[in-house]
Amino acid sequence: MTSTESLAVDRDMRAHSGLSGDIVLAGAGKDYVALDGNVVRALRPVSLTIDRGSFVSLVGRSGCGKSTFLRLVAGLEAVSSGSIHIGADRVDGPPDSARYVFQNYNESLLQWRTVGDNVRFGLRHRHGPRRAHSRAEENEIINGYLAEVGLAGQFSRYPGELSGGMQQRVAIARALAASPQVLLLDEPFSAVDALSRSNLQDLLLRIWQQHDLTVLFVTHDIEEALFLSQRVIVLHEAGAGIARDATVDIPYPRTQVDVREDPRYLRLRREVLGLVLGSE
Ligand SMILES: Nc1ncnc2c1ncn2[C@@H]1O[C@H](COP(=O)(O)OP(=O)(O)OP(=O)(O)O)[C@@H](O)[C@H]1O
Repeated sequence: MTSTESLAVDRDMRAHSGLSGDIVLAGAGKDYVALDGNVVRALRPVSLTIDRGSFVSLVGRSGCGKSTFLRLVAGLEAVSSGSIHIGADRVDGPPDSARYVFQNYNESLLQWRTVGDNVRFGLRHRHGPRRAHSRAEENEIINGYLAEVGLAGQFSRYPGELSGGMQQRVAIARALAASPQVLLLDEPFSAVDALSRSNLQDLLLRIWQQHDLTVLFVTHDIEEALFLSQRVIVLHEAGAGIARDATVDIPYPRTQVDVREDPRYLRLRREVLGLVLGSE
């Protein structure tokens, strides 16, 4: 076998063994036992692959299981059936390769720590107990992440002194500092005003591409999902699984104005909106 053939075989084996970094859900489902003892089906078992480096959104009515889906991938909840792998690793707790950005930045940021120290938290997570950098080096790296999310010069402020959009930028910088392969975001921009929201969407697209991330994004907002994603997964109501798995075939870079006038966007918007409203 020539070295080119060996490389091709190796690539093929990696692709099929999940080593490529894809997220693979195999019959992954979740039932909760409610306080009254009744079983709540939060997510019917689903099987799908999310390609390494792709941007995928989950949409659907309230209670359809979007957050549950994300929390299962994040290892924050255990599956009731099936399995989830990120690359070769089975998810059975929060994996080092994934970071989670919550809707409630108030709760997820350490309010008593400065912006810089919040990001330091992510950086130290990356290196574990062994400190890889001096404090001065850490500060330099942290300032780099802050500049990247548009927060240059904000190192010494406290989260409570910042707007909601700025706090969510801190949460994103902290996630990036942990050098993840996968970024999981649950309604991250729903609590910020419309203009900050579009700026954050543009920022997220830049970060996704520059850091070669796989992004899994939960939102109520179909337009936001279509603007950002390569693929939009629509969930049926009441945890009944996947209603539609749509490819958003619009090239990047995308701009807010152009995408919203694109016939492919308008067609999908109509279809997805119909599906979500129709499940009433
Ligand atoms: N810890 C829990 N115990 C019992 N039931 C739960 C628990 N967490 C979620 N559920 C139920 O599972 C179902 C799916 O919830 P989930 O939060 O995943 O939906 P969602 O689509 O993210 O909703 P929303 O858009 O309102 O956030 C709901 O019926 C919810 O009440």
